[in-house]
Amino acid sequence: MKTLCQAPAKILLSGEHAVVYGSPGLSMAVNLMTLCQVSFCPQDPPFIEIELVDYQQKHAFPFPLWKKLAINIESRFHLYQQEVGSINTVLQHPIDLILVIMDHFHHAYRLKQGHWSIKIQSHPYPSRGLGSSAAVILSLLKSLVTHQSLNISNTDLLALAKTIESRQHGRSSGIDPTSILHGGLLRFQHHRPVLPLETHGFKGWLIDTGVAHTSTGQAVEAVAKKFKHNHPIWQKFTDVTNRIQTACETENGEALRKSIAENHTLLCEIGVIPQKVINFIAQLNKLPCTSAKVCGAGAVAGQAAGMVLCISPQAPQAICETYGYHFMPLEISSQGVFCHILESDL
Ligand SMILES: C[C@@](O)(CCO)CC(=O)[O-]
Repeated sequence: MKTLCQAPAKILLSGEHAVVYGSPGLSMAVNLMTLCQVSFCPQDPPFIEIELVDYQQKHAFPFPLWKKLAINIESRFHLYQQEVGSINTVLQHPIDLILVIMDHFHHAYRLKQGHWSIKIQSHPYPSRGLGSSAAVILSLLKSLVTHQSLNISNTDLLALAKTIESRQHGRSSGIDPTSILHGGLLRFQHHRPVLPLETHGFKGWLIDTGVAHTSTGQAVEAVAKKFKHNHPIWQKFTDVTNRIQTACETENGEALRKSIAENHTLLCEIGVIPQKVINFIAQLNKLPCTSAKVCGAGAVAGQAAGMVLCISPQAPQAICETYGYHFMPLEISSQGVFCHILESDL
Protein backbone atom coordinates (compact mmCIF):
# COMPACT_ATOMS: atom_id res chain seq x y z
CA MET A 1 0.00 0.00 0.00
CA LYS A 2 1.07 3.58 -0.65
CA THR A 3 -0.47 6.61 1.11
CA LEU A 4 -0.11 10.37 1.05
CA CYS A 5 -1.14 12.30 4.18
CA GLN A 6 -1.42 16.07 4.33
CA ALA A 7 -1.35 18.04 7.58
CA PRO A 8 -2.04 21.79 7.85
CA ALA A 9 0.04 24.18 9.97
CA LYS A 10 -1.42 25.97 12.98
CA ILE A 11 -1.31 29.46 14.47
CA LEU A 12 -2.43 30.57 17.92
CA LEU A 13 -4.78 33.52 18.21
CA SER A 14 -4.36 33.39 21.95
CA GLY A 15 -3.16 31.33 24.89
CA GLU A 16 0.35 30.24 23.85
CA HIS A 17 2.34 29.14 26.93
CA ALA A 18 -0.76 29.75 29.08
CA VAL A 19 -2.34 26.52 27.74
CA VAL A 20 0.53 24.58 29.30
CA TYR A 21 -0.76 25.82 32.70
CA GLY A 22 -4.42 24.93 32.10
CA SER A 23 -5.64 28.19 30.51
CA PRO A 24 -7.71 28.00 27.32
CA GLY A 25 -6.14 28.70 23.93
CA LEU A 26 -7.57 29.58 20.51
CA SER A 27 -5.86 27.93 17.57
CA MET A 28 -6.43 28.00 13.84
CA ALA A 29 -5.29 25.54 11.18
CA VAL A 30 -3.71 27.26 8.18
CA ASN A 31 -3.11 26.22 4.63
CA LEU A 32 0.61 25.42 4.78
CA MET A 33 0.83 21.69 4.27
CA THR A 34 3.25 19.04 5.50
CA LEU A 35 3.27 16.01 3.19
CA CYS A 36 3.99 12.48 4.34
CA GLN A 37 4.18 9.67 1.79
CA VAL A 38 4.42 6.13 3.14
CA SER A 39 4.65 2.78 1.37
CA PHE A 40 4.80 -0.64 2.97
CA CYS A 41 5.77 -4.02 1.57
CA PRO A 42 5.18 -6.99 3.93
CA GLN A 43 7.34 -9.48 2.03
CA ASP A 44 10.65 -7.62 2.28
CA PRO A 45 12.98 -7.98 5.30
CA PRO A 46 12.09 -5.59 8.17
CA PHE A 47 13.59 -2.24 7.31
CA ILE A 48 12.71 1.46 7.62
CA GLU A 49 13.78 3.93 4.95
CA ILE A 50 13.23 7.62 5.69
CA GLU A 51 13.68 10.57 3.37
CA LEU A 52 13.59 14.08 4.87
CA VAL A 53 13.23 16.25 1.79
CA ASP A 54 13.76 19.59 3.60
CA TYR A 55 17.10 18.43 5.00
CA GLN A 56 18.12 16.54 1.84
CA GLN A 57 18.66 13.46 4.00
CA LYS A 58 18.02 9.79 3.33
CA HIS A 59 18.33 7.23 6.13
CA ALA A 60 17.89 3.46 6.30
CA PHE A 61 17.48 1.47 9.51
CA PRO A 62 17.14 -2.26 10.11
CA PHE A 63 14.56 -2.76 12.91
CA PRO A 64 17.12 -3.49 15.71
CA LEU A 65 19.08 -0.29 14.97
CA TRP A 66 15.96 1.89 14.91
CA LYS A 67 14.87 0.46 18.29
CA LYS A 68 18.33 1.01 19.81
CA LEU A 69 18.40 4.67 18.69
CA ALA A 70 14.86 5.19 19.99
CA ILE A 71 15.88 3.79 23.42
CA ASN A 72 18.78 6.31 23.51
CA ILE A 73 16.36 9.18 22.80
CA GLU A 74 14.01 7.99 25.56
CA SER A 75 16.96 7.85 27.99
CA ARG A 76 17.80 11.47 27.18
CA PHE A 77 14.15 12.42 27.73
CA HIS A 78 14.23 10.78 31.17
CA LEU A 79 17.39 12.74 32.03
CA TYR A 80 15.60 15.94 30.96
CA GLN A 81 12.65 15.00 33.19
CA GLN A 82 15.05 14.54 36.11
CA GLU A 83 16.41 18.03 35.31
CA VAL A 84 19.81 16.60 34.36
CA GLY A 85 19.69 17.75 30.72
CA SER A 86 17.96 20.51 28.76
CA ILE A 87 15.06 19.75 26.39
CA ASN A 88 17.31 20.47 23.41
CA THR A 89 19.47 17.44 24.23
CA VAL A 90 16.54 15.03 23.69
CA LEU A 91 15.95 15.23 19.92
CA GLN A 92 19.39 16.03 18.55
CA HIS A 93 18.82 15.50 14.81
CA PRO A 94 15.77 15.95 12.54
CA ILE A 95 15.58 12.15 12.07
CA ASP A 96 15.17 11.63 15.85
CA LEU A 97 11.57 12.85 15.78
CA ILE A 98 10.68 10.22 13.15
CA LEU A 99 12.38 7.45 15.12
CA VAL A 100 10.45 8.44 18.23
CA ILE A 101 7.13 8.49 16.34
CA MET A 102 7.76 5.00 14.97
CA ASP A 103 8.83 3.74 18.39
CA HIS A 104 5.78 5.09 20.27
CA PHE A 105 3.45 3.80 17.57
CA HIS A 106 5.14 0.39 17.78
CA HIS A 107 4.72 0.24 21.57
CA ALA A 108 1.05 1.17 21.34
CA TYR A 109 -0.03 -0.84 18.25
CA ARG A 110 2.92 -3.00 17.08
CA LEU A 111 4.37 -1.87 13.78
CA LYS A 112 3.93 -4.50 11.04
CA GLN A 113 7.16 -6.26 10.06
CA GLY A 114 8.22 -5.47 6.51
CA HIS A 115 9.77 -2.72 4.43
CA TRP A 116 8.54 0.77 5.33
CA SER A 117 9.45 3.69 3.12
CA ILE A 118 8.67 7.18 4.48
CA LYS A 119 9.12 10.52 2.74
CA ILE A 120 8.38 13.78 4.58
CA GLN A 121 8.32 17.31 3.23
CA SER A 122 7.30 20.32 5.31
CA HIS A 123 5.97 23.67 4.11
CA PRO A 124 8.63 26.36 3.51
CA TYR A 125 8.34 27.90 7.03
CA PRO A 126 9.61 25.41 9.63
CA SER A 127 10.74 26.61 13.10
CA ARG A 128 8.38 29.60 12.94
CA GLY A 129 5.93 28.43 15.64
CA LEU A 130 3.56 26.92 13.07
CA GLY A 131 3.42 23.49 14.71
CA SER A 132 5.80 21.76 12.25
CA SER A 133 6.62 18.95 14.69
CA ALA A 134 2.95 18.31 15.40
CA ALA A 135 2.24 18.24 11.63
CA VAL A 136 5.00 15.66 11.09
CA ILE A 137 3.80 13.60 14.07
CA LEU A 138 0.15 13.56 13.00
CA SER A 139 0.76 13.01 9.30
CA LEU A 140 3.02 10.02 10.06
CA LEU A 141 0.75 8.56 12.77
CA LYS A 142 -2.26 8.86 10.43
CA SER A 143 -0.27 7.14 7.68
CA LEU A 144 0.62 4.23 9.96
CA VAL A 145 -2.96 3.96 11.21
CA THR A 146 -4.19 3.81 7.60
CA HIS A 147 -1.61 1.19 6.61
CA GLN A 148 -2.48 -1.02 9.56
CA SER A 149 -6.28 -0.49 9.17
CA LEU A 150 -6.56 0.49 12.84
CA ASN A 151 -9.68 1.93 14.39
CA ILE A 152 -8.28 4.52 16.82
CA SER A 153 -10.29 7.28 18.46
CA ASN A 154 -9.17 10.91 18.13
CA THR A 155 -8.63 10.92 21.90
CA ASP A 156 -6.17 8.02 21.74
CA LEU A 157 -4.41 9.44 18.67
CA LEU A 158 -4.02 12.85 20.35
CA ALA A 159 -2.76 11.30 23.59
CA LEU A 160 -0.06 9.50 21.59
CA ALA A 161 0.77 12.67 19.59
CA LYS A 162 1.07 14.70 22.80
CA THR A 163 3.40 12.12 24.39
CA ILE A 164 5.62 12.26 21.31
CA GLU A 165 5.49 16.07 21.07
CA SER A 166 6.70 16.28 24.67
CA ARG A 167 10.05 14.92 23.46
CA GLN A 168 10.29 18.14 21.41
CA HIS A 169 8.48 20.72 23.60
CA GLY A 170 9.29 19.30 27.04
CA ARG A 171 5.80 20.07 28.24
CA SER A 172 3.25 19.86 25.46
CA SER A 173 -0.25 21.12 26.15
CA GLY A 174 -1.48 19.21 23.09
CA ILE A 175 -2.93 22.32 21.42
CA ASP A 176 -0.80 21.99 18.27
CA PRO A 177 -1.72 18.35 17.48
CA THR A 178 -5.37 19.01 18.36
CA SER A 179 -5.54 21.96 15.99
CA ILE A 180 -3.83 20.04 13.18
CA LEU A 181 -6.07 17.00 13.67
CA HIS A 182 -9.35 18.94 13.59
CA GLY A 183 -8.65 21.91 11.27
CA GLY A 184 -10.55 25.23 11.40
CA LEU A 185 -10.66 27.51 14.45
CA LEU A 186 -11.05 25.95 17.87
CA ARG A 187 -10.94 26.56 21.59
CA PHE A 188 -8.66 24.16 23.43
CA GLN A 189 -8.31 23.61 27.15
CA HIS A 190 -6.86 20.74 29.16
CA HIS A 191 -9.59 18.32 30.36
CA ARG A 192 -12.33 20.11 28.40
CA PRO A 193 -13.91 19.07 25.11
CA VAL A 194 -12.55 20.82 22.02
CA LEU A 195 -14.91 23.56 20.89
CA PRO A 196 -15.00 24.34 17.13
CA LEU A 197 -15.66 28.04 16.41
CA GLU A 198 -16.90 29.89 13.32
CA THR A 199 -14.23 31.82 11.45
CA HIS A 200 -16.67 34.28 9.78
CA GLY A 201 -14.81 36.75 7.54
CA PHE A 202 -11.53 36.51 9.48
CA LYS A 203 -8.97 38.53 7.50
CA GLY A 204 -5.31 38.58 8.36
CA TRP A 205 -1.73 38.22 7.25
CA LEU A 206 1.16 36.06 8.28
CA ILE A 207 4.51 37.81 8.49
CA ASP A 208 7.74 35.84 8.67
CA THR A 209 10.21 37.42 11.11
CA GLY A 210 12.56 34.46 10.56
CA VAL A 211 13.52 31.20 12.26
CA ALA A 212 13.16 31.57 16.02
CA HIS A 213 16.63 31.40 17.59
CA THR A 214 15.32 29.13 20.35
CA SER A 215 13.05 26.09 19.99
CA THR A 216 9.51 25.86 21.39
CA GLY A 217 10.91 23.50 24.04
CA GLN A 218 13.50 26.07 25.13
CA ALA A 219 10.90 28.87 25.22
CA VAL A 220 8.50 26.73 27.32
CA GLU A 221 11.41 25.79 29.63
CA ALA A 222 12.51 29.44 30.08
CA VAL A 223 8.95 30.63 30.82
CA ALA A 224 8.45 27.79 33.34
CA LYS A 225 11.50 28.95 35.29
CA LYS A 226 10.05 32.45 35.79
CA PHE A 227 6.28 31.86 35.95
CA LYS A 228 4.94 29.09 38.15
CA HIS A 229 1.64 27.30 37.76
CA ASN A 230 -0.26 29.63 40.11
CA HIS A 231 1.15 32.91 38.73
CA PRO A 232 -1.61 35.52 38.20
CA ILE A 233 -0.45 36.14 34.62
CA TRP A 234 -2.17 32.92 33.48
CA GLN A 235 -5.55 34.28 34.59
CA LYS A 236 -4.84 37.42 32.50
CA PHE A 237 -4.21 35.16 29.49
CA THR A 238 -7.50 33.35 30.21
CA ASP A 239 -9.40 36.65 30.33
CA VAL A 240 -7.91 37.90 27.08
CA THR A 241 -8.58 34.56 25.36
CA ASN A 242 -12.22 34.77 26.41
CA ARG A 243 -12.43 38.31 25.03
CA ILE A 244 -10.87 37.23 21.71
CA GLN A 245 -13.34 34.35 21.46
CA THR A 246 -16.32 36.64 22.11
CA ALA A 247 -14.99 39.15 19.57
CA CYS A 248 -14.70 36.37 16.96
CA GLU A 249 -18.17 35.03 17.73
CA THR A 250 -19.80 38.46 17.58
CA GLU A 251 -17.68 39.57 14.58
CA ASN A 252 -16.53 42.61 16.55
CA GLY A 253 -13.37 43.67 14.69
CA GLU A 254 -12.48 46.49 17.05
CA ALA A 255 -12.72 44.29 20.16
CA LEU A 256 -10.71 41.59 18.37
CA ARG A 257 -7.88 43.99 17.51
CA LYS A 258 -7.82 45.43 21.05
CA SER A 259 -7.62 41.96 22.64
CA ILE A 260 -4.95 40.78 20.17
CA ALA A 261 -2.86 43.80 21.22
CA GLU A 262 -3.41 42.92 24.92
CA ASN A 263 -2.33 39.36 24.22
CA HIS A 264 0.86 40.69 22.60
CA THR A 265 1.58 42.74 25.74
CA LEU A 266 1.25 39.62 27.90
CA LEU A 267 3.61 37.70 25.61
CA CYS A 268 6.14 40.54 25.99
CA GLU A 269 5.72 40.28 29.79
CA ILE A 270 6.61 36.58 29.84
CA GLY A 271 9.72 37.38 27.81
CA VAL A 272 9.15 35.49 24.55
CA ILE A 273 9.15 38.44 22.12
CA PRO A 274 12.57 39.77 20.99
CA GLN A 275 13.04 43.56 20.96
CA LYS A 276 13.21 43.82 17.15
CA VAL A 277 9.81 42.12 16.85
CA ILE A 278 8.38 44.30 19.66
CA ASN A 279 9.44 47.38 17.65
CA PHE A 280 7.99 45.91 14.45
CA ILE A 281 4.62 45.12 16.06
CA ALA A 282 4.52 48.63 17.60
CA GLN A 283 4.84 50.04 14.05
CA LEU A 284 2.09 47.74 12.74
CA ASN A 285 -0.25 48.67 15.60
CA LYS A 286 -0.07 52.34 14.54
CA LEU A 287 -1.73 51.50 11.19
CA PRO A 288 -5.51 52.01 11.05
CA CYS A 289 -7.63 48.98 12.05
CA THR A 290 -4.50 46.86 12.61
CA SER A 291 -3.11 44.80 15.43
CA ALA A 292 -0.52 42.04 15.54
CA LYS A 293 1.02 39.39 17.73
CA VAL A 294 3.44 36.47 17.48
CA CYS A 295 1.38 33.33 16.88
CA GLY A 296 3.63 30.55 18.22
CA ALA A 297 5.99 30.02 21.15
CA GLY A 298 8.11 33.10 20.27
CA ALA A 299 11.81 33.10 21.22
CA VAL A 300 13.84 33.72 24.37
CA ALA A 301 17.04 34.75 22.54
CA GLY A 302 17.98 36.30 19.19
CA GLN A 303 15.99 38.80 17.14
CA ALA A 304 13.51 36.61 15.23
CA ALA A 305 10.28 35.14 16.66
CA GLY A 306 8.82 33.06 13.83
CA MET A 307 5.45 34.05 12.37
CA VAL A 308 3.50 37.16 13.34
CA LEU A 309 -0.26 37.26 12.85
CA CYS A 310 -1.43 40.67 11.68
CA ILE A 311 -5.15 41.42 11.71
CA SER A 312 -5.72 44.16 9.18
CA PRO A 313 -7.85 44.88 6.11
CA GLN A 314 -4.79 46.12 4.21
CA ALA A 315 -1.54 44.31 3.40
CA PRO A 316 1.28 45.44 5.76
CA GLN A 317 3.59 45.97 2.79
CA ALA A 318 5.54 49.15 3.59
CA ILE A 319 6.50 48.18 7.16
CA CYS A 320 7.39 44.63 6.13
CA GLU A 321 9.64 46.01 3.39
CA THR A 322 11.42 48.25 5.90
CA TYR A 323 12.16 45.21 8.08
CA GLY A 324 12.85 42.89 5.13
CA TYR A 325 10.06 40.52 6.23
CA HIS A 326 8.05 38.42 3.78
CA PHE A 327 4.27 38.35 4.29
CA MET A 328 1.33 36.38 2.88
CA PRO A 329 -2.44 36.39 3.25
CA LEU A 330 -3.76 34.13 6.01
CA GLU A 331 -5.56 31.12 4.54
CA ILE A 332 -7.54 29.05 7.01
CA SER A 333 -7.60 25.28 6.51
CA SER A 334 -11.05 24.05 7.46
CA GLN A 335 -9.83 20.48 7.11
CA GLY A 336 -7.40 18.81 9.49
CA VAL A 337 -4.91 16.08 8.62
CA PHE A 338 -6.15 13.65 5.98
CA CYS A 339 -4.80 10.67 4.05
CA HIS A 340 -5.24 9.47 0.48
CA ILE A 341 -4.59 5.87 -0.49
CA LEU A 342 -2.46 6.17 -3.64
CA GLU A 343 -2.06 2.40 -4.19
CA SER A 344 -4.00 -0.24 -2.30
CA ASP A 345 -2.88 -3.83 -1.64
CA LEU A 346 -5.67 -5.38 -3.73
C1 LIG B 1 4.17 27.34 23.54
C2 LIG B 1 2.99 26.39 23.41
O1 LIG B 1 2.01 26.81 24.33
C3 LIG B 1 2.34 26.47 22.05
C4 LIG B 1 3.21 26.11 20.91
O2 LIG B 1 2.51 26.25 19.69
C5 LIG B 1 3.47 24.99 23.74
C6 LIG B 1 2.31 24.01 23.91
O3 LIG B 1 1.21 24.42 24.26
O4 LIG B 1 2.54 22.80 23.73
